Amino acid sequence: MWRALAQTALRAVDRSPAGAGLLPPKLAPLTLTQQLQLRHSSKASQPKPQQPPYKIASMSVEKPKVVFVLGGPGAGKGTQCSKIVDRFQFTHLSAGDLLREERSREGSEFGTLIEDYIRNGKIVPVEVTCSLLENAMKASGKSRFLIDGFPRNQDNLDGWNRQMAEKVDMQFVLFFDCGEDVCVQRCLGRGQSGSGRTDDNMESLKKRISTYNNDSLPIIKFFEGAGQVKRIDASPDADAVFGEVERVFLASGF
Ligand SMILES: Nc1ncnc2c1ncn2[C@@H]1O[C@H](COP(=O)(O)OP(=O)(O)OP(=O)(O)O)[C@@H](O)[C@H]1O
Ligand SMILES: Nc1ccn([C@@H]2O[C@H](COP(=O)(O)O)[C@@H](O)[C@H]2O)c(=O)n1
Repeated sequence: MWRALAQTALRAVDRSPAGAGLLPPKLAPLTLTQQLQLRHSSKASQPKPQQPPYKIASMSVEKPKVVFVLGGPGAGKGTQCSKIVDRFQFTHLSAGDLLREERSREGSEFGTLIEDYIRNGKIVPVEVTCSLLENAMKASGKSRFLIDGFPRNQDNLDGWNRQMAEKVDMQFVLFFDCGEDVCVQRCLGRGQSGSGRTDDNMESLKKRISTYNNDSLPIIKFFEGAGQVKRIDASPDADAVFGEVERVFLASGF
């Protein structure tokens, strides 16, 4: 299964235009295939991950700025990200949107796998998601990113640290804190208004919430312990929530 995933991964996700990259493509430390092979080969024979053969710190260009946006399903991450884009000129990259796009892309060999993960509220292996994110960052040519819905579990965080952490300047984690009942009502409301999402239903939501509690909250707590979390009460109406968001971004120099 993983071998098949590895063999198709390059074709599916290495589609960013040359030249727009965060790094020169020839210097990319490991291909996606190599990353997958490394992770899924036996521990004993697994070589140490290679370090990039260059020093980012010595480059004169500024690293792209990244804000991670986390919170429960339906907490309002996407809604607030649109407002932040308008007000602070960030580029919004939703991991969920990128996965849905890849799922629907004609010829994608990840379609069935991604659909299964999404419907069951599970987190897609990071090699796929992180490469979609990196490619979208490269393709945008921009330098301020809201990365929405990522990192969602330890695998996401580890993969990001391997592939991306050195290439960007992570600013903070914007955490939309919202009670479970409110989140459920928002997602069900979104489904009833025709979102077309295969996971805006009670059966998927139970699984998504369980994944959030078991896998995502520990990541938020980890960042909190590192003093990197800006917590926002996401239960008021969207404009009131944005008032708080705006305050955080202004205070952070944006
Ligand atoms: N503050 C708010 N008050 C009431 N409804 C809201 C608020 N914020 C968002 N909504 C509505 O709740 C639903 C979910 O919002 P949104 O898509 O922004 O959440 P999300 O956190 O990105 O969700 P997911 O993680 O499932 O993608 C949408 O229908 C949106 O219009
Ligand atoms: N890092 C991620 C983010 C999302 N997913 C999958 O997509 C589903 C929908 O995500 P939203 O952020 O749009 O709610 C989510 O439940 C996961 O199945 C993922 O695997 N990894």
